[in-house]
Amino acid sequence: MSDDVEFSPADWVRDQTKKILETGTTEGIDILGSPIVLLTLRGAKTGKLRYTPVMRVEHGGSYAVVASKGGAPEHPTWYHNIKAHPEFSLQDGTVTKTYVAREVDGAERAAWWERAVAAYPPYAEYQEKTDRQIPVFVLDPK
Ligand SMILES: C[C@H](OP(=O)(O)OC[C@@H](O)[C@@H](O)[C@@H](O)Cn1c2nc(=O)[nH]c(=O)c-2cc2ccc(O)cc21)C(=O)N[C@@H](CCC(=O)N[C@@H](CCC(=O)O)C(=O)O)C(=O)O
Repeated sequence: MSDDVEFSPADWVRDQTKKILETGTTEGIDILGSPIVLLTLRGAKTGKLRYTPVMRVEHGGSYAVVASKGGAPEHPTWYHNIKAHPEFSLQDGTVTKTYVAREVDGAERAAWWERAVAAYPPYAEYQEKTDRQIPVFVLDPK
């Protein structure tokens, strides 16, 4: 019996997720012209599977996932989901693979932060907006 996967309670996020599932690809679905990828994360407390779209930041077969939440003072809830269950699937285009996430800091974080801002410039404004350091996870193929 396959786990049913929960959608975001946020309408605009749910709508983009449903479009990816209906069309079978993340192609053509974007935020301000920047592409997105679809994570399927397991809840840290409930264990439920949850669709979580994020911006696409890819380099050499690995991805960065940026827990920005628009520069809000607190991390997105899904930050805790990745910390608790770091192995999960990522869909990019029509391809879905399993990755293992690790939170990065120092020079590695700086290199990925640069790639993230290049892929989606508003990340720089989000970091200006909050004094929490926006977490960056690197996802390596399993
Ligand atoms: C509102 C809350 O959202 P959140 O997890 O804080 O995440 C907020 C947003 O970051 C999330 O909606 C992202 O998908 C928004 N988002 C991006 N968010 C980002 O932070 N970064 C991005 O790059 C990003 C890109 C993006 C692209 C397209 C799109 O449609 C959305 C995008 C939420 O979904 N809550 C659910 C799930 C809560 C949950 O995960 N519960 C866990 C427990 C977690 C815990 O331990 O506290 C569980 O089930 O166990 C609920 O209340 O039912």
